[in-house]
Amino acid sequence: MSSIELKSRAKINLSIDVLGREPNGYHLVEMIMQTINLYDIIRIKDIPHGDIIIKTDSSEIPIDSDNIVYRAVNLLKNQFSIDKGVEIFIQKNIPVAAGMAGGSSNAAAALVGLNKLWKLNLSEKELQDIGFKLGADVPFCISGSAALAEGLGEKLTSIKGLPQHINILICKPELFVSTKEVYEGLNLNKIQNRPNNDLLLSHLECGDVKFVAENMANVLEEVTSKKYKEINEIKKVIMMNNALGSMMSGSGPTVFGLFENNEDASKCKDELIKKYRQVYIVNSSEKGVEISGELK
Ligand SMILES: C[C@](O)(CO)[C@H](O)COP(=O)(O)OP(=O)(O)OC[C@H]1O[C@@H](n2ccc(N)nc2=O)[C@H](O)[C@@H]1O
Ligand SMILES: Nc1ncnc2c1ncn2[C@@H]1O[C@H](COP(=O)(O)OP(=O)(O)OP(=O)(O)O)[C@@H](O)[C@H]1O
Repeated sequence: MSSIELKSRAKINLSIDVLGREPNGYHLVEMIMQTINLYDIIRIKDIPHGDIIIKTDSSEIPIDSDNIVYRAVNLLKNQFSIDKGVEIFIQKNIPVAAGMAGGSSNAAAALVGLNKLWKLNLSEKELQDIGFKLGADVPFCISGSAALAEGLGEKLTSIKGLPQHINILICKPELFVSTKEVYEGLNLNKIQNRPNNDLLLSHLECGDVKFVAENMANVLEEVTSKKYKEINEIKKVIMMNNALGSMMSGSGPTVFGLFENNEDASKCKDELIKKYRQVYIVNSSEKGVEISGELK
C-alpha cells in the first residue's frame, strides 16, 4: 500500500463535569462524548525520503511541527524507529479551535492510517495509549461513537449515543478560546450547574433524547460564557427555534442544539447564518476514524 485516505470526525460533549485538579494542572473529568458526522479528510502517502510534509487547504492551522498531525507521525517514527517519511494532506471542514476536537481527531486519523500504511499491527488500545500522549481527546477520537470519558478524558466506557435521526445544529462564533485558559478559569468550589451523568446515561440508553437535551450541562460553559456574550446569544436563538436543548461543546466556543424536527433546525440555521459564518446541521455517527480509501 502506498497511500490511504481517512475520515476524521469531530465530537461534541453532551456533558462535562470536572471533579478535581491534578498537581500537574490537568483536571479529572466525567463527560459524555458523541462523534458527529462532520469530518476532515486526511490523505497520507509514502514519499521516497524520511521527511514529514504537512499540506492543508486551511489557512488556520500550522503546517510545521506545531501541527498535531506532524507530532503524531513523529511520535510513531521515534517509538518504532521508522525511517520512512510521509506527505499528509488535511482537508479541513471541522471548525478550528472550536471545542470539537478537530486537531485531536486529525491526530487520531494519522495514527490509524500509519498503523495500516506501515503495517505496525497495533491494537486500538495501543493506538489510544500512544494518542493520549498527544492530547486528552485523542483516545476517544480513535474509537468514536459515544462514550463516558473519565480520568483526564482517556478512560472510556462505550455507551448508547444519540439516535441518528436527531438533527444536531452546530454554530461556531468567530472567537478564539484556549482550552488551557478555560480549565484554569474554573473555580472548582463554585461550580453552579453540574450534569447528573448517571441520569443522562440511563435516558440515553432508553432513547429519551428530550430528557437528555433538557438536562445537559457543561461546567466549562460558565467560564467561556462569562467572557463571551455570544454563547448565550446563540443558545437563545437555538431555543427560540424549538430545539430540545442547547449547550456549549468542550471548552467552546461552539454551541450546539438538538432538534427533533428538520424544519425547525433549518429555520434556525437560516437565522444564525446571517450573523455566524460556520453553521452546520449534522447527525451523530457510530464511527470515529474511518478508512475511506486505500491505494496499492
Ligand atoms: C475540553 C475537552 O475538549 C472536552 O472533551 C477536553 O477535556 C480537552 O481535550 P484536549 O483539547 O485534547 O486537551 P489537551 O490538548 O490534552 O490539553 C489542552 C489543555 O487543556 C487542559 N486540560 C485538558 C484535559 C484535562 N483533562 N484537563 C485539563 O486541564 C490543560 O490545561 C491542557 O494544557
Ligand atoms: N491538525 C490540526 N487541526 C486543527 N488545529 C490544529 C491542528 N494542528 C494544530 N492545531 C492547532 O491546535 C489548536 C486547537 O485546535 P483544535 O481545532 O484541535 O481545537 P479544539 O476543537 O478546541 O480541540 P478540543 O476540543 O480537543 O479542545 C489551534 O490553535 C490550531 O492552530
